[in-house]
Amino acid sequence: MTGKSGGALLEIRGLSKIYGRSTALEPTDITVREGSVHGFLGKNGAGKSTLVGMIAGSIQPTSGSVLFRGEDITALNLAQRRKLGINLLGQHAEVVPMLSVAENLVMPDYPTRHGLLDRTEMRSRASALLHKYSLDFDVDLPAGALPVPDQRRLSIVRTLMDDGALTMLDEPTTALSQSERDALFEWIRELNAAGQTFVFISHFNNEIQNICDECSVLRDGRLVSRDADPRSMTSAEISEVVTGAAVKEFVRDRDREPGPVRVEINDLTADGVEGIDLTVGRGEIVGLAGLPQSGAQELARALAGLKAIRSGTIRIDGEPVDLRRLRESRRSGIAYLTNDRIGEGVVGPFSVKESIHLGNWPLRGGLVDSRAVMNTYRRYHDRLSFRVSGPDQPAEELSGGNQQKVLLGRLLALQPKLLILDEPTLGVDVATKEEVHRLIDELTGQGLAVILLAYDTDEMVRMVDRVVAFQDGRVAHELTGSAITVDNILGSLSHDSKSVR
Ligand SMILES: Nc1ncnc2c1ncn2[C@@H]1O[C@H](COP(=O)(O)OP(=O)(O)OP(=O)(O)O)[C@@H](O)[C@H]1O
Repeated sequence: MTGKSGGALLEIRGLSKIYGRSTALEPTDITVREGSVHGFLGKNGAGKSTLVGMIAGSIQPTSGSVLFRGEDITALNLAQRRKLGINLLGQHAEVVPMLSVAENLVMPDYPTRHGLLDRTEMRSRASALLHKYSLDFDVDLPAGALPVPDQRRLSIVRTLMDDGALTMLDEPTTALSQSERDALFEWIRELNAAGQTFVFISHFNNEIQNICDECSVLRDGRLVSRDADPRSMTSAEISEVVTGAAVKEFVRDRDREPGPVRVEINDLTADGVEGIDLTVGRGEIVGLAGLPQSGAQELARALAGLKAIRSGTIRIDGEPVDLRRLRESRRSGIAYLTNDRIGEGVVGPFSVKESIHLGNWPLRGGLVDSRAVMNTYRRYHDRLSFRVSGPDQPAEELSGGNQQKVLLGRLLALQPKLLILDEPTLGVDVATKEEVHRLIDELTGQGLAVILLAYDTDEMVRMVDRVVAFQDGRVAHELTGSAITVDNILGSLSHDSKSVR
């Protein structure tokens, strides 16, 4: 059992959600105790986001009730529940794009002087808040102008500063560097010590063990474990309760001869990188490591055609790549998995099977070959264990982790020569993460060259053959063989750094 013993703050009784013919959550009872940090665990599509949405009031339950401090609040809407101090940080950035960073942080309590907005006070309050979280944004910038991961960071600050009675965080650490995770946990602990209760969702067992006193586990919409103490469990035991089976960690065999050069980048200069020389062999996985703006992500995005290239050359299998056509990934042989699946990933109203083939329709006699479409769908459905109601379900209805799997399937269906993966397992559950790693490893056996960016240094260590560390837009170090360790990667970035990206 747990170390804290507060009474019930939140009780959910028989709460369920059915969408059409699919059940997102079966009738469920959970109690969250006052002063606890309560984890909701489960594989992709298990029903975690649905559950917190129903507690926050953004999703209407099919049946059941929500009690807060003993009062039935099921009939209250989102705004009314917010007034009671129930806050939810969802999986997407939630900022008002047209308002400045400072306005996003202080609204609706704008400071005034003689009845007018006191901009100086507003800026200084916003700066103090950002400083607390070690963030260095221009407070006058419209929030929508920030890169998406930064908008997400801003949303976290915004949610935590609200000082609610119950704060629910749905995968808050995706896209955060290690030092930012540490800062976030520190802040949660401080607020928790001051009496705030938290619900915390994450696919990282170490985070659950680090921050949660107790946890409830959902599997395919059903509660399978309640009030478990994650600190008295090993990571493998947590994975087993979450997935219903033992999860075998995949570690790539690095004792292999590097294949002949597949990708050759010479003297490449683009926005944020200068004079880059880099090769990737057939079947090789090269990890790019670096702090934000170090050049690691900038290079990945330049190769994907998302940043202007000023000079240099790229050759694939000896053939020069047309740098003006980099975005047309099929032609260049380069495929890029974005770390912003909502903004750039085009997970729209298309069905799951259509989403996998977007921009890459298999044709037969000039028409879309529907049998080939179904075959590809089946292949990735089985391999990446999509939790979907069927091939025709709109991709936007899928849970976050399942959307990520569909995007990955789309890239693999392109059969690229170079695959650039920016956080390939973002929001993906423990079991599928291993499966994604196995799949990528298998494809490298067929000659695929891979560039990997990962905030999770463990993922980097387990998957790459070589690490290229960036500083100030240039390649600073390389690590190979047994030198590829978490400590060496972190140490190779900068003297005081604890983060990979
Ligand atoms: N609007 C919707 N229409 C139909 N089905 C939906 C809708 N929203 C969610 N679902 C389904 O409900 C189930 C639970 O989804 P939910 O987002 O709660 O999962 P999750 O546990 O948060 O997953 P993840 O870890 O991937 O974020 C999924 O099968 C999902 O496809």
